[in-house]
Amino acid sequence: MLEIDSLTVSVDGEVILENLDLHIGMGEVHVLFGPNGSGKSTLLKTVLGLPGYRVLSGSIKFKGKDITDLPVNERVELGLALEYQNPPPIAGLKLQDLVDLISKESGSEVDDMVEKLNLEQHMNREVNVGFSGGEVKRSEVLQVYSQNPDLILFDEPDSGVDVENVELLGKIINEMLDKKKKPSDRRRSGLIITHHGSILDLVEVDRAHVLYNGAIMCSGKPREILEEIIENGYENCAKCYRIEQS
Ligand SMILES: Nc1ncnc2c1ncn2[C@@H]1O[C@H](COP(=O)(O)OP(=O)(O)OP(=O)(O)O)[C@@H](O)[C@H]1O
Repeated sequence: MLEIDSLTVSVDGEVILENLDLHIGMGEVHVLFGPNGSGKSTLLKTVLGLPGYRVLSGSIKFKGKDITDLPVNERVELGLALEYQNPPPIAGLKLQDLVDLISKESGSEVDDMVEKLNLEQHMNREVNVGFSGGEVKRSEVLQVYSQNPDLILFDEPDSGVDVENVELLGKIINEMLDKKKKPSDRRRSGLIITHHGSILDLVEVDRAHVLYNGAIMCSGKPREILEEIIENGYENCAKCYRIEQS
């Protein structure tokens, strides 16, 4: 589904990602851990093709097609979607109108999702204007769902969200990522950035990675990676990597 090879990316002339490799198969959900400033959001924004994220070398393939140089709209048309960490307020645009504009799902399915996400009262409000942190996250998940994408990039869906809403979002993300279906029927893939292990209790994650200083340092079973980080810290992951490389 997604094949990133030897990717080096600069922002404002500074190299943020260097020689990064990441492969996500169809129906797989991966989680990305990493300390603040390690380049996690940069990676997602580069995959989506946002301006300012300059690919210096390497390639990004999505559904077998090289998208490294494609504009954002074409990547979205192909089936990519990003749930933003900190989306801006959009004054003058109602959430309902935005969802109508981007929606590829049927009206009744979107309405069901609005109800599941407890967003009925927000549909006639301007997007993110005065929304609480948790409401912003629920609105983002609705927008992503409406686009009916094949690969969803989630940038910290659980940050600033209370315990009950994390549970709600976790269940919906699991559903959106086809985790209720048997593995051979799963068609959607996901990459989730998180700082918290709680997402692993809610979403069935296949593989975890640690991004450290702009590169993937460790990959493996989600629980094992998380325990390693909690026990020994991110620096230890980097040390493992250096030993493996030498
Ligand atoms: N437009 C920019 N101009 C300059 N530096 C930038 C820009 N955007 C990102 N960076 C830098 O790139 C580095 C990686 O940022 P990024 O947001 O990808 O980190 P992150 O791993 O997602 O962090 P966090 O966990 O805190 O969200 C940071 O040092 C950041 O300051």
